[in-house]
Amino acid sequence: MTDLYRVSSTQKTTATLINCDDHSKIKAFFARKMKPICGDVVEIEASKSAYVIKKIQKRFNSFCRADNRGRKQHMAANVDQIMIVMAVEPFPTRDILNRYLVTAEHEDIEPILIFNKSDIDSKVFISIINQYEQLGYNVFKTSKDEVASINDIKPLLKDKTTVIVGQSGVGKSSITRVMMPSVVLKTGKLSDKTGKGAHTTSVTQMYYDEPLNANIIDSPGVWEYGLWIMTPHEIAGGFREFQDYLGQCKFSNCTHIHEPQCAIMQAVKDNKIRENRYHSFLRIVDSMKYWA
Ligand SMILES: Nc1nc2c(ncn2[C@@H]2O[C@H](COP(=O)(O)OP(=O)(O)OP(=O)(O)O)[C@@H](O)[C@H]2O)c(=O)[nH]1
Ligand SMILES: [Zn+2]
Repeated sequence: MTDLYRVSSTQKTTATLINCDDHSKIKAFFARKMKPICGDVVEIEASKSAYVIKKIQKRFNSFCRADNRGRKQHMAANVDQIMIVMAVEPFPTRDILNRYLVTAEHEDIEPILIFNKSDIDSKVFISIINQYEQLGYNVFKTSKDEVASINDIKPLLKDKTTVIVGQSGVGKSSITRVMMPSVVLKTGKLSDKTGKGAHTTSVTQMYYDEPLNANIIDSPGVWEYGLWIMTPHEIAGGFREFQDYLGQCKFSNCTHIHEPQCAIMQAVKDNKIRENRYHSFLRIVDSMKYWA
C-alpha cells in the first residue's frame, strides 16, 4: 500500500502535500499535464532523491469558478463544505451569495453562511438571515471579538474539508484564527477609500488543523465570484426552493423566464418562492450573456 497524500498547494511543477495519516508535509514533482489542484488525493513514488506524483485519485467534487473567458476552472477538490463569509463591511455585492450557492448545490458541497462584523451593525442582516434559515441553510452571525459567536461554528468543521470564501476583507482570516489557532491565512487590509478589500491572497491553499482533524482551504482573495457558462436549467438547479417545482412547467424545456404556465413563476406569484431569490435567478441567467 502506498501512502496517500492531499495536495496543500501547487506551484508550476511541484506541489506541497500533506500525508493523509500522519499529516506530515513533503514536496513532490508532477508532470505539467497532470494538473493537480488543492485538495486532490494523490499517490506518489520516490524517484532518485525526489518524490513524484504518479496518480490523482478521482475527485468526488470540486469547487469551481469562471476563468476570464467563462470556462469552468477547478479551484479545490474533494470539498465537504463551503463557508461563505459575508460582512457588514465590505457589504456583499448583489447576488454573490446566490452565485456561491449555485456552485455549492451543483457540486454537492454543504454551505455554511456566515454574516460577520455584527459589532458594526447587528441589524442589517436580520431578514436575510431569517430567509436563508428558512431555506434550510446553516447560518451564523459573528463578530471577531465575540469568540463564542465563532466557536459555535467549530463543531461543523470537525473531520471535514471546508473551503472558506468571501470577498476580501470580510474577516475570513480573523474567523479562522479563532476556530483554528494553528492556521494562519494570509490576511488582507481593507482599503479605506473604496471599502473594497485589497487583493492579498492569490494562491489556493489547504491547511490541516489537528485539534479539529479538519482541513480548511483558503481561496484566492478576489473581489468578485463569477459562475462559469451555465444554462438556465443548471442555474435553477442551484436554487433549493425551486426543486419542488422543476418538471411541473408546461414546457419541459422551460427556462422559467417568459414561458406560459411556468411552475416557478406561479410559485413566485403564490409567495412560495421569494421574489428576491427569483429576481436574483433572473439576473444570474442574464449575466451569462457576458460570456457570449
Ligand atoms: N469590526 C470588525 N472588524 C473585523 C471583524 N472581523 C475582521 N475584522 C477586520 O476586518 C479586516 C479584514 O479582516 P481579515 O480577517 O483579514 O479578512 P479576510 O477576509 O481574511 O481578507 P483577505 O485576506 O483580503 O481575503 C481586518 O482589519 C480585521 O481586523 C469583525 O467581526 N468586526
Ligand atoms: Zn418554468
